[in-house]
Amino acid sequence: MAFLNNVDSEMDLEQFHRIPYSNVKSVRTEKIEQEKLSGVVKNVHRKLRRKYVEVGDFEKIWREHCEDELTLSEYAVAMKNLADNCWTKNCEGEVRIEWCRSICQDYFLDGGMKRMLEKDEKSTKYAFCGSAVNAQTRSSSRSALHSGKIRLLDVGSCFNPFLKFDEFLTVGIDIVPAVESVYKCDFLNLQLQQPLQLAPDAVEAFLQQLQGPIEALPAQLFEVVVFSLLLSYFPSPYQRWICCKKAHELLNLNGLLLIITPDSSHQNRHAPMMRSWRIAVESLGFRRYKYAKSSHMHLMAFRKVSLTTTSDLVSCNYPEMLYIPQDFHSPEQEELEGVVDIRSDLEDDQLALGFTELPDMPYDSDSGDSQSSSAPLHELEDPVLLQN
Ligand SMILES: C[S@@+](CC[C@H](N)C(=O)[O-])C[C@H]1O[C@@H](n2cnc3c(N)ncnc32)[C@H](O)[C@@H]1O
Repeated sequence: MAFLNNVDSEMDLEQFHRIPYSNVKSVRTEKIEQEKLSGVVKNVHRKLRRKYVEVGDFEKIWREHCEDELTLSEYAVAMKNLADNCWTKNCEGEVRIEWCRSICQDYFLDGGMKRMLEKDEKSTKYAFCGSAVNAQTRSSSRSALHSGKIRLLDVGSCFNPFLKFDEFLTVGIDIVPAVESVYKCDFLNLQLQQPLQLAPDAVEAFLQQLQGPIEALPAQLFEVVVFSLLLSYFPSPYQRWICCKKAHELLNLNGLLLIITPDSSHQNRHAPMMRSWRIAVESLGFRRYKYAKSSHMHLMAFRKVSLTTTSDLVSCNYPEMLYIPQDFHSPEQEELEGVVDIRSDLEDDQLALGFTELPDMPYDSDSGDSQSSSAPLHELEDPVLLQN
């Protein structure tokens, strides 16, 4: 969790002098506490990655991980404490939640979806895509007005950060819920059922009477699926891929998948990695809608634009494209992580370049999504918009 790595970095001197002397001690105590909590979280991620390297069989290590209740509950307590006591004070925790909220408000309530569908309609009109696509886009564009609550599934919800917003009907799931309102559920092993053929208010009623643990859910049930700091939890790119594929099935057409992944480095350091993620996610039937980079995270929104996925998924090696820098760390490097930054920018970029030999796709000149990426940047801490 790169954004947690930063807690031990030196505080800006000017910032430090602005703190009243009597508060200096409590700032230090808070930092120590934050370091301790982030240590618990990082250790769980490292342990999983180490086991994956040693054993190789991610299903086996995942089963064992989910049975290790002590480790899991320590993790949940640490995450909840960070959220309640550390992030609320420095706003770091709220950035990602507020970003998701504003993207959804813009898309579902302030005409964003309608604008995108009209744009799709215009571009398909001039392309040789066949009348079926045109008809689908036209009818979606006409019915793009939203009524009722936005149905949101928060995967790896931990402490249910979206529950407080009235515009959402939130379903939070986690392998170890940190609060009662989150349902116990292992998303990797969630079974998918036939879609419900019900009116929206009956779907809402269905969601309101859910009970945990959740082992199965109907397909096309949600309008938003959130993966906030979820994908980097997994030691294998294939597990990240399974999650994205499940999200695609759980979303209805034109729904949004919001992915937030930690990265404290400067905006371009992992640009090849983010391009690689984009290609992998889009191959599932999504199209990127927004992208932003804050000091500690990449924030991405994808629209589900197709009910089907690209046919030749395996030979294009899409799952491997969902890599993170830690996938390439040796066990010794993992031990050192947090003590020193063991991999240089250059080394990271060289590794990432191995993944840039990707299928030829016109990503820099797509349907104009980058232009529409006027994300609510004022809500981001030190945000940088990448126009790629
Ligand atoms: C780093 S925490 C992020 C918590 C919260 N989403 C946030 O943004 O602060 C990752 C969470 O994902 C949960 N998680 C990991 N694998 C999961 C799975 N297969 N199904 C459901 N939750 C999972 C973990 O238990 C943990 O609470």
